[in-house]
Amino acid sequence: MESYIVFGLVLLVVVIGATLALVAPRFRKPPTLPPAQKPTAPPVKQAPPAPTKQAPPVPTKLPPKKQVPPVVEAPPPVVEAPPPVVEVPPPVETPEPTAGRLVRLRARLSRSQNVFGKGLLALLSRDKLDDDTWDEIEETLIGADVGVAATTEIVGKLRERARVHGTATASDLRDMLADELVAALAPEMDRGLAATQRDGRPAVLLVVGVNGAGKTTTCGKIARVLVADGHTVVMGAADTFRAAASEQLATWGSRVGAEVVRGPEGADPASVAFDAVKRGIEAGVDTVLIDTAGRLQNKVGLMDELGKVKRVVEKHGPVDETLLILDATTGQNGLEQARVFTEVVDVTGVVLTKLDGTAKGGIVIAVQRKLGIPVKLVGLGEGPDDLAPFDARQFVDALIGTDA
Ligand SMILES: Nc1nc2c(ncn2[C@@H]2O[C@H](COP(=O)(O)OP(=O)(O)OP(=O)(O)O)[C@@H](O)[C@H]2O)c(=O)[nH]1
Repeated sequence: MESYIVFGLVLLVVVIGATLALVAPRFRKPPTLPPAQKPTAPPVKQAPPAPTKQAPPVPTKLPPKKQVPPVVEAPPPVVEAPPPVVEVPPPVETPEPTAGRLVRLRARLSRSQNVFGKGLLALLSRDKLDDDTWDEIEETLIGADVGVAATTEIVGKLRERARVHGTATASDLRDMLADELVAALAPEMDRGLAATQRDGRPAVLLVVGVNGAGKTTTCGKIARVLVADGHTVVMGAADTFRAAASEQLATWGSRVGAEVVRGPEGADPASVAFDAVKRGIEAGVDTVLIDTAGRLQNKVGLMDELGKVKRVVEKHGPVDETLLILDATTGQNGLEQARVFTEVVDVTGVVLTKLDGTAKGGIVIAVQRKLGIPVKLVGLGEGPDDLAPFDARQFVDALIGTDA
């Protein structure tokens, strides 16, 4: 019996033990894991890149918005092209006739008129022409750049005539003075320009002078004088020293329909001059007018350049006229420059510019006497036709007035 009880107890214990063994785990606390192994932080196994699996081939029929259009470069904005620039040549002008220009421009001599017309005539109108008055007359003429020698001669003759006349009125004296001034201007000198063809070849005119004298401007004005007188003209821009000079000449030429032969800046002046004459011959014009450079520091340089221009041009034939441009406002100093030019080239005529800007109109007399070369044209302003053929009588009348 006892053994049954023991057996029963043992069985009971076994059953209980087994039951506990089965049930206990359910109530057991979950094991505490070390933080790193917290289940919350699952090993950061890179989340598999979203469907790394090859994306299925894009169905060819994708909705149009998803299709990436090929990058097409946007065309540049349409800029409206400016209308083509059409160079309209300036209308060809008709220069004013040359006859009567000096008379028309006589008022431009107003500064010199004050000296001659007012100053001298006031002196000659004095009741008594004594030595002091004659001295004053002399001083006035010298002050007007007539030059000492010419003044002495003019006053000497006038004084003698007044003495012989005995009772000369102011009007008589004014006429006598006019005569003496005209005589001093050597009215017999030929002042015509050699501007017509010779042996079927154009006349060649060289224009020389220092820069600033108004050389290029005067060259343009001479072309107008020639055109006004019915000549056809080609100009050569052989002043290649100053870039603007050839541009300036081209403008003058285009205004009167005269062709201008130019070379590149700094070109050999002689070659431009040669080409101009060649062109003039081809075109069959009456005159070829050549502007030369004057910015030469010494006589040797001047000789070299002008000498070469002349030599090269003369391969076509002789130069017919060499005009020296002189600034009237430079007075006696200008005469020194002038002399250098006459030693270098055979100057056949003088153009006296800027007579409107001086009270010393007597320079015309001094120039002619000192150089023995006629003044052929005078510049009386900046206008294109403010260049007049010189005439001794008209000039003197303009200076001292024709009325008593
Ligand atoms: N008042 C007046 N001005 C003149 C006359 N002739 C020329 N001029 C002026 O003188 C200035 C110089 O003229 P340019 O022809 O450029 O002189 P230039 O320096 O001898 O010419 P380049 O030798 O080419 O340099 C210009 O402003 C002309 O308008 C004139 O008779 N009267």
